[in-house]
Amino acid sequence: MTISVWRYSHLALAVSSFLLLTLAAVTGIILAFQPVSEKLQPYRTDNFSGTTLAQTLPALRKTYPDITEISVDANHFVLAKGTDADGKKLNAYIDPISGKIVGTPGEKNEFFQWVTGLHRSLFLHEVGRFFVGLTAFLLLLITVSGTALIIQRQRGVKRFFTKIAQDNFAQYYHVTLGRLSLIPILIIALSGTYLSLSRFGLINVPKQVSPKIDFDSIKDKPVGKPADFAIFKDTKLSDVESVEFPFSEDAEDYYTLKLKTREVAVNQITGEILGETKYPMAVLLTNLSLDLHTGRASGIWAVVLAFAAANILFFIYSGFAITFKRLGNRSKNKYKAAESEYIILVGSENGSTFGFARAIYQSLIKADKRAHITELNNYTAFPEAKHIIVVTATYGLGDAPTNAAKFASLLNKHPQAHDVHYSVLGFGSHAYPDFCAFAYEANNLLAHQSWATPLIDIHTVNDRNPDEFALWAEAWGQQSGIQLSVLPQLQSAKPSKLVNFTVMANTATTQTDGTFTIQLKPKRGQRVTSGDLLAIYPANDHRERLYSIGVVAGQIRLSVRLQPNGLGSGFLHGLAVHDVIKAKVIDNGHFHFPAKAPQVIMISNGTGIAPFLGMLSQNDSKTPCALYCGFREQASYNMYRELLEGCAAGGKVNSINVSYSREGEKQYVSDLIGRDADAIADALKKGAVLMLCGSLAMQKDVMELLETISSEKTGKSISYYQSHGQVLSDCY
Ligand SMILES: Cc1cc2nc3c(=O)[nH]c(=O)nc-3n(C[C@H](O)[C@H](O)[C@H](O)COP(=O)(O)O)c2cc1C
Repeated sequence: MTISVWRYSHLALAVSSFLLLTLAAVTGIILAFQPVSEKLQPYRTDNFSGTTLAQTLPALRKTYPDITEISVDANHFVLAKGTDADGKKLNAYIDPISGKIVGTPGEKNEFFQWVTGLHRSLFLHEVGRFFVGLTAFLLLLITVSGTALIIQRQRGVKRFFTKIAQDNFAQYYHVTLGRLSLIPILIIALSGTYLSLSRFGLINVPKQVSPKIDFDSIKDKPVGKPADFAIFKDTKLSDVESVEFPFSEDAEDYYTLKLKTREVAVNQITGEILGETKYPMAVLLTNLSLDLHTGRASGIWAVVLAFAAANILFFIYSGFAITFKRLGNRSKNKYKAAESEYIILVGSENGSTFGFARAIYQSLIKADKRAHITELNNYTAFPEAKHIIVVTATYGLGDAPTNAAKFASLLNKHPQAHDVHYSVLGFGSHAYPDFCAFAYEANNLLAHQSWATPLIDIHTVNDRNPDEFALWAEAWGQQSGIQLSVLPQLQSAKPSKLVNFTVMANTATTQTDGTFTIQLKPKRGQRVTSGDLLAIYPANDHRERLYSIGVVAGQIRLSVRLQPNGLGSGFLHGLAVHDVIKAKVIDNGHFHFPAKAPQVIMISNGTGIAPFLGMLSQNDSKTPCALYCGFREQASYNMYRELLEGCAAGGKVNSINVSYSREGEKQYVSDLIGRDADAIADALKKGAVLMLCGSLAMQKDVMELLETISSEKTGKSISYYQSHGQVLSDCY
């Protein structure tokens, strides 16, 4: 919620000021070159930095007896005024020690003067100055709201400068450059605001008053040498704004030193300080603001200001690009929600998820389906709905995007009046610890609705990977019978990168539940890990069928249930030893054996045991593993018994728990989980990883049970463990 308050403020401020801000930034960049170009003039002498008034004033007075004043500008050029030795007017840049003339002040550059006028007042006098001041203040607010957004995005002040997760170009650089130029922009905004406030008298800047001199007590003894006066020795030229020389040699005439912080009157004969006034804070702040806002005091700072002003222009561009992308992704619908059979509900903060969801929507419309796409926050009762597809990103600390924040409460408020299939597709990034947490939460919430039946298991897409998206589309299409052409280039193309696999064994038995195992030898060099998927193309067209892989003794082992008229299972069933098939291995990284888990609990039913057979047989590091597997009857388990008992003997699996649903006690795997609830909750608390593979029905049962176990015994929802990678699932 707070993210949207900051975001809307940031946007509203930017929209209301972007025209003036553009003008101020462009003129600001140009003006930053003024101090740089001035500093390039050869009027600054090498000996400036260490020079004190004791070194310069007596020397100058000797060279120019009628000198009246020297002033030091922001470029450290020393300008002398008065009359020279020949009685001519003196108005020149000089070397402060030798008095040598190094240049004469020229006319101010007209172009810079014109740009300065535009920058300060838009040539509109006081009205213009007011708007420019207001723009500086708005920039200050934009900077503050932008900082709050970065803090939220980075999850805390401490992580402010940690790595930024890669996003689209505009977004990534909006944040990256925002962090980089935050301080200079803050300084520009603050100093600009301050200068405007003082200009309009809203900050009281008192007139500078010269020190009061008691002329009656002015002494003319002891006579000292100006080069030995303490005040001259202690004052560096770089601290001086100007020095007025005494008008005559009388003791009543004195030096007036206008320094950066005070004004001092000095007796020209004794060197005594006759009077002193400190400048008020408001004057010092005005000078500091001028130094900081114009860059006049330092060429390097002037370049930093130019960089910051250029960044402001980039922020205006990238900010609008982000906003248009967000707005542009809101879809128009052909059918109303109330008349649609397919409801696509989207959770998206920055719009990219909308792009994917719209591809699904358009695909359904093309297939002549009545489909409707809207935000998750618009969830309500959908009288005609047959399918609800939730497509959502995750934000914040595993939270819902803003347009999905109300989904949980709306879901309870508006139960559907009839059965509806649902499926959830999560978009997220492994750069965040709570990967796709909100999608998991949405999936669990839906699973608890009596009217909701899962069509396929939840899928996640990391960093908008199109292949992972296509995988979901394929799975959804298979179950719904509607071919989704979400990625035409992927779908229409003939399957590519297929390689040969040789059939080494096929048990194509007459098991009563129709399951059989098939072993395939991959070509040398083929990378494959238990938990990956084997994609086969039985009809040599786009139709793809996926099977979970277990790697046992270097061979791929698939467990398959023969389906009546099953395209894939029928094809595999008919294979003979030595046959060669073309297929490809799809990396399914989210379902690999966890490398670092203190314990792994594997839960499967039926052919879902396939990846676990491989994982256990490869568990050479002997990570503690418990297997819970369910079958219809003992005969099905017997196919794996030898292998599993070998694993147990080798210490690769610590417990094997088998349930049979049609024999003996007629148990499901969830009954075994319920029996061991305490041990499972304990393991979760200690960081164990639960892996589920098998049917969606089993998954629904087990997840419901795990939710109860987890919230009652660990005090955390199961979605917490899901989003922390402690519950991995690959169900179909
Ligand atoms: C500030 C921020 C926080 C995010 N937090 C998470 C997170 O906790 N978990 C996750 O899986 N992805 C997270 N993401 C990644 C987004 O969910 C992902 O980039 C998604 O594709 C963005 O979709 P959208 O453009 O529709 O908003 C985050 C992204 C951002 C910018």
